[in-house]
Amino acid sequence: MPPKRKVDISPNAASANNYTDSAGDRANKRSRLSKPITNNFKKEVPPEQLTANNDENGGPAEAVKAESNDADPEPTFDHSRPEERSGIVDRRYYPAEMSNERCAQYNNNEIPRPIELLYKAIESTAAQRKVIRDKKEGDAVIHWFKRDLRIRDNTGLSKASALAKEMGKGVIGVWIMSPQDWEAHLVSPAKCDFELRSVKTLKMELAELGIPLHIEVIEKRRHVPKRLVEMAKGWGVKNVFCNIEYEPDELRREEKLVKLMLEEGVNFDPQHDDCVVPPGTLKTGGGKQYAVYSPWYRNWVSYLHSRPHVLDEQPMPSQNPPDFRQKYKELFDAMVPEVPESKRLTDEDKERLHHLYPAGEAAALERLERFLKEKIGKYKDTRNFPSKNSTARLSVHHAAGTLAARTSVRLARDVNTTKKLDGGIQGIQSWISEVAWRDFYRHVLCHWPYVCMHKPFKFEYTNIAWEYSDPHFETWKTGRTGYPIVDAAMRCMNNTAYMHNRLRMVTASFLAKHLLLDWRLGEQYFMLKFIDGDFSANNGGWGFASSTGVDPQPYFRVFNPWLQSEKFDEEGEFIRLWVPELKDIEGKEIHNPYAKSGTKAAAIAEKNGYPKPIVEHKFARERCLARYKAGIGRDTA
Ligand SMILES: Cc1cc2nc3c(=O)[nH]c(=O)nc-3n(C[C@H](O)[C@H](O)[C@H](O)COP(=O)(O)OP(=O)(O)OC[C@H]3O[C@@H](n4cnc5c(N)ncnc54)[C@H](O)[C@@H]3O)c2cc1C
Repeated sequence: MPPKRKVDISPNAASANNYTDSAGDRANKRSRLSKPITNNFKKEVPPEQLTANNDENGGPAEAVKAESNDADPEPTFDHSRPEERSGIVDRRYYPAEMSNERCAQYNNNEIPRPIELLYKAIESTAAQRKVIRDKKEGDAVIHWFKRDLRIRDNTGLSKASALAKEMGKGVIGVWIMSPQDWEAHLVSPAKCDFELRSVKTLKMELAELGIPLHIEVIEKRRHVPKRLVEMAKGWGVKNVFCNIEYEPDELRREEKLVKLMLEEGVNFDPQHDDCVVPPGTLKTGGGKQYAVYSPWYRNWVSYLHSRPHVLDEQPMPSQNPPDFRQKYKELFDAMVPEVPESKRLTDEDKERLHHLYPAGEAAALERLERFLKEKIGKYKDTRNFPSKNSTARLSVHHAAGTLAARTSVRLARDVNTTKKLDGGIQGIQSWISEVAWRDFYRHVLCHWPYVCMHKPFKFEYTNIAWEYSDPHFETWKTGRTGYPIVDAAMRCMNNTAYMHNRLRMVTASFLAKHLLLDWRLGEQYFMLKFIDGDFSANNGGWGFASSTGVDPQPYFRVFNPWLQSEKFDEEGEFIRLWVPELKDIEGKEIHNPYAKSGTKAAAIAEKNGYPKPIVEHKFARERCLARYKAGIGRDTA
């Protein structure tokens, strides 16, 4: 039977087949992006009013929700706020920075967290949704792919397929690209490109199972829920599955969808899948959320040892019924769209990144298997040395969901001599504990959602007087600080869209503590560059390095970039690779070529135009300690 009501794939529905911005849209977007930030906003409001209007859930501000027509409301802007002047808080998409009182209300459980609102929506509708599910009605079941671009070990897809099989029907996959979402979430061009390549392979692999992947471009993210409801109704679908994303915007969207779909008689069924252990599961002895990694990790391990089924592979989806291909022919024909203009890579970058990061789940599994065979044994001893190429380089796959963290942990456990997460081979234990950090930061995000709203976990650190010097920020971004290890790392990232973990810590610490720049500028820049950009991991890393986050290094510990360099790039191999101006310097002097004037190292560096350090280490350290101390001491309410 054909779909009950044909889904609109006309130009107005902005389908994948015809994705183009209108000339007007393009001009509009370009002018918005190219204007100096202070020109972007017209209406000014006093800071008190902005604070009072803060959207407690981090979703669009009230004005956005109140809009009845389709036009974007004029964003408000407060010039007196440095975080708005510098573009950290983009008022096109977000409300003003939240007040500390509001953060404290979250901490005191006085306002509901987005994840709690979703759970409430799921629980309060459970009985009605079960009735719909048990009726086993509808022409198909939808699985909405988001950050889970794979077929294997995919909870939502697996459940959608099982239900479809019971019904004697098939699964329709849906993938939505929202250019506005990519802008608001600072998704890098490298990551956009990787996702689209992964969608291409996903589409082909699904087609082998007779499952179509409907692809649609929806410019404005607030239109997504309504459009999904239309799709379900159009295809005569009564059950829609997806896996949960844990950022506030996404949790609120899913909460809305549970209710919206139910109004139309559809069961929307979001699943835990992205974390190995679902957020909120692990509590301290006092029933609280952990804010320190080590005890959390011990609990994570014992939880999984006592419930080994949590790590089991989710069943593969079944083959769709034979008549599905004919019935939904137009869905099989959907094209993968082009990347929006603002997120496009140059041909040269594309070629390089395609070579470095083959996309799709087959590539992810191959890489994981090779890592488990060849490298994991030595991981504990080698993981901190950037030039050893000893880590898994799987973060890109974990971030896009071409590989489930659960799969990584299970397969690593299975090659351990103990067949457990602890004991046995040290490299394996150590690697599993790194993958667990990913879960930890997601658990933190769910419990303290304001970390996703431009606030530090330690919100009492808000009053540190950060710098906003453009020239300093520019030298950091382009790798011209005069600190070779920092510059090598930044240039590596600019070229490969990836940076080794040790260097992420060193460069982040340098920005926040040596340059005293607002750490959120760096957080933003990393997201705009990384192919593995992941909000919670990135935010967690920046919180650690700037000492404003959960389980951070204490603020008075300031990495000495030269010592870090000597320890983790002893021979200077990594520096030589990325800072060619210094490649002829022999021995340890490469770490700090201007340490003494008149040396051969200084002469080489100078001759090749390598800059002198932009800040002096001792001065920077003392300034940092004084500034943090003063900021923490200030009234923070
Ligand atoms: C300032 C800063 C920013 C960061 N930004 C990101 C980011 O945007 N995206 C991202 O995936 N990771 C981020 N990390 C964490 C970490 O640096 C990368 O996950 C890691 O370098 C990826 O390389 P790999 O796959 O070879 O890791 P491996 O060492 O092989 O680790 C295995 C997996 O564990 C996970 N993982 C490892 N370390 C961490 C960690 N500290 N936090 C969370 N997950 C971890 C990753 O999924 C990784 O693929 C950041 C760290 C810092 C200090």
